[in-house]
Amino acid sequence: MTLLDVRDLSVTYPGGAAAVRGVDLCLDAGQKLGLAGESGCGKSTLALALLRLLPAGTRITGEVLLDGEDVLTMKWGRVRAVRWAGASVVFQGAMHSLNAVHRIGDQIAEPILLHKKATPAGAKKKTGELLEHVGLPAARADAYPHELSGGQRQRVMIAMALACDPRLIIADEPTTALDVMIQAQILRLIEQLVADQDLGLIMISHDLAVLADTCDRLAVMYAGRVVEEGPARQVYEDARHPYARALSAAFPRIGDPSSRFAPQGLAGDPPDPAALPSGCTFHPRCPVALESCPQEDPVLREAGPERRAACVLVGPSAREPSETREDPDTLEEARPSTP
Ligand SMILES: Nc1ncnc2c1ncn2[C@@H]1O[C@H](COP(=O)(O)OP(=O)(O)OP(=O)(O)O)[C@@H](O)[C@H]1O
Repeated sequence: MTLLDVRDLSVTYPGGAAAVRGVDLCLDAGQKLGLAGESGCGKSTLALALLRLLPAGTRITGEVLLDGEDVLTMKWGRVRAVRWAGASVVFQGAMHSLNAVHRIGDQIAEPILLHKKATPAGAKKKTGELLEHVGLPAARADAYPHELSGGQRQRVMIAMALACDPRLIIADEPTTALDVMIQAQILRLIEQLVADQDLGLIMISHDLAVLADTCDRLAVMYAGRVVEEGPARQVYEDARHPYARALSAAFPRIGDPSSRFAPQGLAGDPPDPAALPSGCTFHPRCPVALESCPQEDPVLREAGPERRAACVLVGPSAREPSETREDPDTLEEARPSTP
């Protein structure tokens, strides 16, 4: 059953240009969607827009149907309830998100008291259960954030996100600040919770390899748009859009040690939303751009079963790559990620 249906979502910051442009996404209960792309391509803006967590004056258009109810048009009172009980967010950097002067148990209990109308005893019991659920002893409720490790704090953030039994979890780079071992533990925890409770998950990362390992589906964003979407493994291992291909090549293949020594990186940076290139916004960096790409802005089109990509070289009516512009300078050799 469809849990989240995002239609033609666009977001413009006050005084700025569109950071998200016409995004369509669908997510079923129990499904995990990874959102990938370089810094600045609009991943966080998209995630925050789903719960209207953007600065005042930000223009959001389109539809965000959560269990069939449009978050963008509902009254603020309802939005506040939906933020905990409908969908909740796990941000990166737990130290900054937790309040340093309050015990973590009180911080987890707060939304339970407020939104679940629980009694203090009921909230305390639920807090203990949540802590145990994320692998911490219930007694840690008395600790202050500085008394916990980075991994433990991220577990607390996850417990908080689960406090009001949401249907959807949005995790924005949930493991970025953690070392590799703890990162793996937190990812497994999120996966397990999603499976146990049949939740929907949107996980944001710039790391395609992590997303391919954790998620069912993958959406790759560039300049505020989704440029490729499909089953996670297929997108990671056999991307159709040149940008998704370059992004995927920048990360070592899981189980293929040879790939980690010669990843290809993309030269240049994603464009500023206020100064987007004409036509396909990726064309200035694209190694296989056609002469016509500066004039054509391709929409997402079918690129195989359950797959979509926004490139004129992809799909049933794909152009011949014969007129491809040879421009080896758009690709550069990237540094090996790990020895
Ligand atoms: N509060 C804001 N006001 C104005 N512009 C913003 C604001 N937040 C983000 N932007 C702009 O919106 C665009 C998308 O940013 P966003 O943070 O969504 O990208 P991202 O893909 O999540 O990047 P990162 O991985 O670095 O978080 C960028 O050009 C950014 O400068």
